[in-house]
This record gives sequence, structure tokens and C-alpha cells, in this order.
Amino acid sequence: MQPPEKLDAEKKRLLQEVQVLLSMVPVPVVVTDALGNILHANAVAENVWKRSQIALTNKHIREIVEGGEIEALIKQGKPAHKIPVRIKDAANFLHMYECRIRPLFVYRKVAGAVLQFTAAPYAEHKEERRKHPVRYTFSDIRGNSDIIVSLKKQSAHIAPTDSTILIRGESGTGKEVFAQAIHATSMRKDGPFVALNCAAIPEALLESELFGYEEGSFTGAKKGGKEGRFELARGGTLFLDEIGDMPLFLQAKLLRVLQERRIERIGGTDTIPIDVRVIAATHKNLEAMIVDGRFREDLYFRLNVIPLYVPPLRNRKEDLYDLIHYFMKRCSKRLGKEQKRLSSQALKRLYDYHWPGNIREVENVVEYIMNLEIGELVTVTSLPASLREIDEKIMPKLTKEPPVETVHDNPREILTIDEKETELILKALQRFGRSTEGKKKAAASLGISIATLYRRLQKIRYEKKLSK
Ligand SMILES: Nc1ncnc2c1ncn2[C@@H]1O[C@H](COP(=O)(O)OP(=O)(O)OP(=O)(O)O)[C@@H](O)[C@H]1O
Repeated sequence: MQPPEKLDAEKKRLLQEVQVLLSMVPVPVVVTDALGNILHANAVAENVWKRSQIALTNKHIREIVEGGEIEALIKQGKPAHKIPVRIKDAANFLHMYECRIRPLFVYRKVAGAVLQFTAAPYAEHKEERRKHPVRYTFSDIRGNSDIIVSLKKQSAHIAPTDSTILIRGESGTGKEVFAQAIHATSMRKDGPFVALNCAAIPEALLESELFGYEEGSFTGAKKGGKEGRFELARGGTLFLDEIGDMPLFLQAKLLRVLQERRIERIGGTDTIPIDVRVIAATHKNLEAMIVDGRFREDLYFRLNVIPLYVPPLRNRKEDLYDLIHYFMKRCSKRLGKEQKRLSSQALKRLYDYHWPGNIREVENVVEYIMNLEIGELVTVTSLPASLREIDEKIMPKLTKEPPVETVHDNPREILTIDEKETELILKALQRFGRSTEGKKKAAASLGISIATLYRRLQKIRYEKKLSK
């Protein structure tokens, strides 16, 4: 644009009007000539891209904007919108935009263009939502126990904030269900919900899954590179499940990313700002892992901004009836079978059971019953073996629990620390088996060393002998 002093009064006024209008637009706007040289950039462009007006107006549009054939469109005088482009700012941050172009004509000849840049992620959300559908809202979370009702209330209260959340609880208690419901109630609900199970992916691949990589960064890297989960989740929520299984070197990197709110792909030099809410979850004892040096304390504090705890089903057996009926209804619909009734002995057996696999196990047991029971009445003999033969030797205390009492009313729920420890160890062995491999897994899941597990087992055996 020509300096205002060279223009007559009317032109000066018009130019000022345009400049003021541009300064009021809350997104970056750039005006170019017919060849794509930048004539003017508004204040937002200056601020966001950390470049002064002088630095911007001395450049061609292709020096600032990557991708999208912008230059050709300007020269041809073609209007366009939603063109995905990337802009690197002066601090090397990469911004993703959708660009809208409006051509300017003087005497029917292309005289330039006005380019508007809006944040891009929202264009990708539909596709991301399709890939990562959110199945749960708070109304889908079953259970009327005080504990669950108040947890739902608390979670709904913190959902609209953008704070990081750490959800604790045993496997199968519904940690992901809560994470999804929080996302579905948050300001990011139109963005994607991207989940990553840190325990399910080999260590060597976890880093590239999280942060993505550039083409040629390692053998086997895909052509064109790959976006990591942080990028895929932009504008939405990243659910990091089993965070306790993240190796230490990645914990350090994750901490840096959460502090600086930007990532670099593996093998890349561009800095990509991240716009993601992180919800992490684990069934592990992170505090014990910090003591053992297996989890970073600084990362723990960074994640544990809002702590939530989903209690095991054995501490909220009031929810069992609701859950069984919910899964029965769902299963009968899916399998096209009649709903079934439970005999009182079968129901008692379900209440007496300690449900080490929590809600996931309830789902499986109901599916088993619905598939195998031919009649309408479900009796004890129709239950899976694990419930038919509740192991009195392994879980002597838990099997004595009365059916429907609440945690607070039931004195047997208050175990001594030693009893609780024994219970956890036996449960882990029941789950992973008593082979050497099983014991290793049990020790890892309990967050103790294999040597400690052997020591504790010796103690348990000794005490058992004494009590005989
Ligand atoms: N309150 C609930 N109402 C209905 N279904 C539930 C509820 N809680 C859990 N579920 C069901 O139980 C299953 C396990 O839940 P989820 O995957 O959220 O558990 P998790 O704690 O994240 O387990 P893990 O630690 O093993 O990943 C899911 O398939 C879900 O359908």
C-alpha cells in the first residue's frame, strides 16, 4: 500500500478505514498484490507470527505460507476457501490454518488478494471423530452408589475446565468411560478423543506414536511421515491410558511437551504447537513407583492436577444389579435373545463374588450367561466356573461379605494394611498365574520388585500355617 501522505484526503480516509477494519479482525489477514507480494498484514498476523509489519511486507507470500497453491490462486484471481496451509512463525512454531482467498480486481484485471487464516484443526474433526468415536456420556455411566453418583458429579464439574486429569483405579473399573464422558461434556467435545494405551505399544514405537515422525527419520518410516497422537488430538482430548507403563525416557519428553505445549516430530526440525487436553489413567501405584525411581515425580505433579479415583466394584456392590440389567438388556438386543431372570441363589453368588476384573468382568459374565443359558431362569449352575466355585482358600475374607451392604456399613471392608496387601498379591497371582512369568507380571502390576513379591509370599505362607 502506498504511504498515506501521497494520497488525497478521501483516499487517506479510506485507507485508514481499511487498516482499522483489518486490525479488528481477530484472525491473521494479509493483503497481497497481483503477484503475491505482501502489501499489508494486520496486527493479529504480526502478533501471532511474531513478525513486524516491515518484516512481513518485504516478503512474498510463498516465503511465509507453505502448501495449498496459494500463489497460483492469487495470480489467477480465484476465490477459494478452506485451503489447508502451514505457517512457520519467527520462533519456528508451525501453525496450521485454513486459508480463505478473496481476489481484488481493478478494471477487471487481478490487482491482488485478501487472505484470511483461521485455525485449521476443526476441518479435520469430523474425520477424527469418525476414527475415534466417543461412546460414553455421563448418562451412559451406570451405577447409583453414592460413590459413583458423587464421582459423576465431580467429573461433570471439572469437565469444562481445560485442566489435566489423572484417573486412578483398578483395571476394568471404567477409567476410560469417565475420560470419554468428560471429553463429551468439555469445550473440546467437537474435537477428537484420541486414546493411546502406553502398555499395549512396544517401547520402541511409543515415541513415534505419540509425537509422529518425518519421512526418512528411521528405517521403515512411512513416505510423507506420520502424525503422532498429539497432532491427531489437536482441538480435542488425548487419553493416555496405563501411563505408569511409560518408559522413563519418554516420561521426560512428555513432561517437556506438557510444559512447553509444543512438539517436534521424530527426525523433524519444525516446532508444532499443541492444543490438547491430556487425561491420563493408570491402575498402578505411581507413588510407590516414584519411590522406586520408576516414575518421575515432576511428571506425576504435572498430570495429577485433578485427581479422580474410580473405586473397584467390590466397594460399590450396590451398582451390581443395575450393571447386570444394563448389560443383559444390551446383550439381548445384540444377540436377538430374550432377557433372562436370575435365581436368588445365582444373584447371591454374583454379590458374594469379589469381581477382580470389575465392570469389564460383569460384561463378560453377562455375555457368557446370555450365550449359554438356554432357559429363561439363570441358576448357579449357569454361571461361569469362576463364580460357581468361589475359591474359599484364596479369598477367604471376601467370600464372607454379605450381599448388598454398603462400604461404610460393612466392617469387613476395612482390612488392615497387611490384609489388604495379601489380598492384592493373591489377586495379582490369580490374574497372572503362579508361573515365574506370571509372578514377574504380578510384581510389575503391583509396582514391586520380584524379590519383594517372593518375600511377601513367604510371609503369607508362614502366617497361613500359623493360623491353621
Ligand atoms: N459405570 C459403567 N457403566 C457402564 N459400563 C461401564 C461402566 N464402567 C465400565 N463400563 C464398561 O466396562 C468396560 C471397561 O471399562 P474401561 O475400559 O473404561 O475400564 P478401564 O478402567 O479403563 O480399564 P483398563 O485399566 O483395563 O484400561 C467397558 O467396556 C465399559 O463398557
